[in-house]
This record gives sequence, structure tokens and C-alpha cells, in this order.
Amino acid sequence: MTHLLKKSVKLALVQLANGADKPRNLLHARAKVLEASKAGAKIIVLPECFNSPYGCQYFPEYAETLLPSPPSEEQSPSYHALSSMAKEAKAYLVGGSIPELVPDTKKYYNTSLTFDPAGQLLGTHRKIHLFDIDIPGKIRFQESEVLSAGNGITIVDLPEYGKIGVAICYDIRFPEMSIISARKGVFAMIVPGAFNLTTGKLHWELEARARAADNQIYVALCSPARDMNAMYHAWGHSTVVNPMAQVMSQASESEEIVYADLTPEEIAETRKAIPMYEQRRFDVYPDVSAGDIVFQEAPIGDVGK
Ligand SMILES: O=C(O)CCC(=O)C(=O)O
Repeated sequence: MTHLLKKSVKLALVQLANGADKPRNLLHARAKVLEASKAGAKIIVLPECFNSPYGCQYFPEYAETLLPSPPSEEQSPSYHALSSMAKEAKAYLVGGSIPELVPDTKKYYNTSLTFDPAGQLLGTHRKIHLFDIDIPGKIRFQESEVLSAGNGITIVDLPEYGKIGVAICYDIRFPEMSIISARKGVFAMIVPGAFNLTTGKLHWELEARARAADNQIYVALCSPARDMNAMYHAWGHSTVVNPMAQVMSQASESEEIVYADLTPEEIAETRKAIPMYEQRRFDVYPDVSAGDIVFQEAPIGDVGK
């Protein structure tokens, strides 16, 4: 039997306590990634905007330019830091996200870079659904005032393990992304994210469990640690959910690394027990994964337009 996940793997979500000092954030991320690797993790995930505070006012100040590929250290210290962390840790690294500037178009993106254990860039995801919400009296956030949206679904092949879908935060609310990725064979959706105290309480775990239940895959959401002195209060609670939609491990709100052992059998057993993959009724409703879909698989050089 061929499995979506080729062999068992320990996943780590680094719920990083980051702040305003970018070089410190990069050094701190390195220490935590190495700690996760020492504990046996072979796929390590950092949170959304791990090299900066989260907020529209910060994006331009912290943005890095990722073209040409590979960018120089001056253009993107975070790219270089992530590449060497992956290499030192000998692990796949989903490098959270960073604000990116494309100088030609003067557009900013919220961008996630995934590296292999040799430090090579494997995939780039630009957040495709921008976080524009207004819950009166609670939270208003308009990422689109500063950021542009990416235009592709991202599936990254980790040669030793299989394929993952990469999404960023608000992206998880759009089930089509996970459905399409799952039907294209990912074993997990990996999602750097930073929900807040309003929507985190409402939907963080629910979204993770819902995407896992819909698709019978692993779902991992990795948040920054909560900092009540920051402008934006992240929910924390980094979470890994199994293909049966049960929470496998979950952080509190402070800095912590959460681990989960992912196995090929867990996906296979879930799908055997509840055989949704053989029971879909595409004679009744359309297969959203069968239409014209834009994928963003190519690393930076091809996504700068
Ligand atoms: O969807 C939410 O409630 C939070 C989303 C968010 O914080 C983000 O996209 O950065």
C-alpha cells in the first residue's frame, strides 16, 4: 500500500516569543529550532511573522526582498538564517512567515519559505486570503491596507516524507484550500498563524479540527507566544490535530515547543474506518480540486511577478 506519508516523523511547532528586535528574533528562532531538532523533530515549523511583531504598521519596516533567488544576505537576512537553521537542524523547516517586498512592483506580501535539511529552498507561499475583518467592539484588522495577496495554492514535496500543504493563518478559514491540497495528496496542512484573543477563542482549534475532519489529514497551526505588551495579542495554543480530528498536542499561550508523532497508519486507518474518499458524490456536486487551479510550487524566482 502506498501511503501519503512515506514514514513516521516527529513534527515540532515552535511557539516563539518574538519581539521588535529582528536579529534577536532570528537568533532566538535558531536556538528553538535546534532544541526541537535535538528532541528528534524532522519537520519543524515557526509562526507567522516570526521575525517581527505582527501588525500592518510593521510590515514595511521588517520587509525583506527575496528576489533574485537566492537573495543576498543584505536583501534577506531571514532567508539566510532559515536556510542555515534547517541545515544545522538537519530538518525540514517551514519558516513561519516574513513580510516580503517586491521592489519592482512595490508590493508587500506575507510569505512563508520552506527549506530542506540541506538548506535548499523547497517552496514559497504567499498568503492568499488577507486578514481583513471587523468585529465591532472587538477587533478590526485590514491587512490589505498594506499587503497584496498571493495567487496560488502551495503544495511542497518533502522528498523523504511526502507532500504538505502550506497556508498562512486566515487561509485556514477557506476550506477549499485544504480540500484541494488533500485531494492532491498532502499528508498535512502546515499553517503558521497568529489568531487573536477574540477569534482565537472562537475558532482556532475549531478550524484546525474542521480541516482535519473534512480531509482526514494532519493539521498543524503554529502561533507566536502571547505578548500582552505588544500591539497585537496572539492567541498562542499552537495545535496539532490528527486525521480523526482529535487534538494530539497543544501549547498554552507562552513560549513552548509542541511535538507530535505523525504516522502513515493513522491516516490509512482513519480513511478505512470512515471511507469518505470512496463515498464522494461528484455526480451530485462538483469536485473543487478538478477545476483550473493555480498552484504556487516554484520557489521565489518564479513568484516575484
Ligand atoms: O482568522 C483569524 O481569525 C485570524 C487571522 C489572522 O490573524 C491572520 O490572518 O493573520
